Amino acid sequence: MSDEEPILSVDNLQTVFYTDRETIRAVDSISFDVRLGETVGIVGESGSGKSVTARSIMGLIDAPGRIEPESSITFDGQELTDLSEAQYQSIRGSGIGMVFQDPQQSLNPVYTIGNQIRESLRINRDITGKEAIEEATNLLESVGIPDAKRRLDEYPHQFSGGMRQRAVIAMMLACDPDFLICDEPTTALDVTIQAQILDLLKELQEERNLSILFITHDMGVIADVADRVNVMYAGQIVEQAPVEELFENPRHPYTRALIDSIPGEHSRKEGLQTIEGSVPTPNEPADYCRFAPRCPKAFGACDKVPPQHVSVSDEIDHTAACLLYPEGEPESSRIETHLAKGDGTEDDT
Ligand SMILES: Nc1ncnc2c1ncn2[C@@H]1O[C@H](COP(=O)(O)OP(=O)(O)OP(=O)(O)O)[C@@H](O)[C@H]1O
Ligand code: NI
Repeated sequence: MSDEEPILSVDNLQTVFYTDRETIRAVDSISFDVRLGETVGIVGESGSGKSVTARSIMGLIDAPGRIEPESSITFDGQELTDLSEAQYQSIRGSGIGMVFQDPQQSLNPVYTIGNQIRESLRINRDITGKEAIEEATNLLESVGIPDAKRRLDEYPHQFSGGMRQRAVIAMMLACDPDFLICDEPTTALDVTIQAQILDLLKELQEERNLSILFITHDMGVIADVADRVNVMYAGQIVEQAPVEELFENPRHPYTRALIDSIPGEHSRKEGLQTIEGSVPTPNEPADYCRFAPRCPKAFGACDKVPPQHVSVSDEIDHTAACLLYPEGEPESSRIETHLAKGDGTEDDT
């Protein structure tokens, strides 16, 4: 496989929760790729569908949630959406590891850290006995836990928050994954510790040629870790671009608002900007722009025409789903473009 080929492809993913009261389109037709060895970010406010995306990839959507049949997720060439639970367990054991915001979710409080890492080594790599103790020690050392051998005998509560997250990462590495999904792994940690964990992930990525899907609501963290970024809003991806391009040349009004609300960016001049209002629950079909009610640039058509991804750069792979584009065209022709793409009748030129 070449470095340019995606290891993970998400295509038209739709994850819907059918609750008694409403139908929530938590992930509403999103598509993106992750290539070998790169870090792809998903960023957006609370409720935008980031975690549901991660859980869909991991096969962790339970009733009343469902991945709709038109959706496709391929990992290493294999379609994941039609795997059985047993097949999925082996993917989770060896192919894809996941690190959550709360390390407690991955650690069992009644077993020592060493026990848990050794158990993972036994199940996933058939390593036992003395060899397992050695490998567990190596793993703890490789995630920067000092005095690793002794700390294997400690329980999760004896670790600080940052050390606990390191231990979870060591446990993930015990499965020798190719792919890591990190869902807000540093959100609960203070800033210094957060930076250390991000550095650790970068180091491990280089050593192991890991591919990473990194989820956060924090644009500052995205700028630091991601190679390419998907900006998510109310279940949809609204902009996709390489990270430098996204910050130098944000095109979707939502991305601009997120960048303006980074602490420090504008705070000297005009005080911290925040986006007024919150993400709506996506409980009706998206036949309009879901950001329009909060958008400073919205015009009449935004309430009636669903925006499609259009290219916003001649040189760079950069798209935005917004009726302001293609830029420079009159409103009527832009609307035509979006309607045609939405129908699937456009000729793809
Ligand atoms: N089990 C569920 N049942 C019903 N709705 C759900 C369920 N899980 C998630 N949702 C809904 O799906 C939408 C997306 O939620 P999700 O947790 O993916 O957001 P997020 O972007 O990860 O937000 P945060 O930054 O707060 O973690 C929300 O409207 C949420 O209420
Ligand atoms: Ni989340």
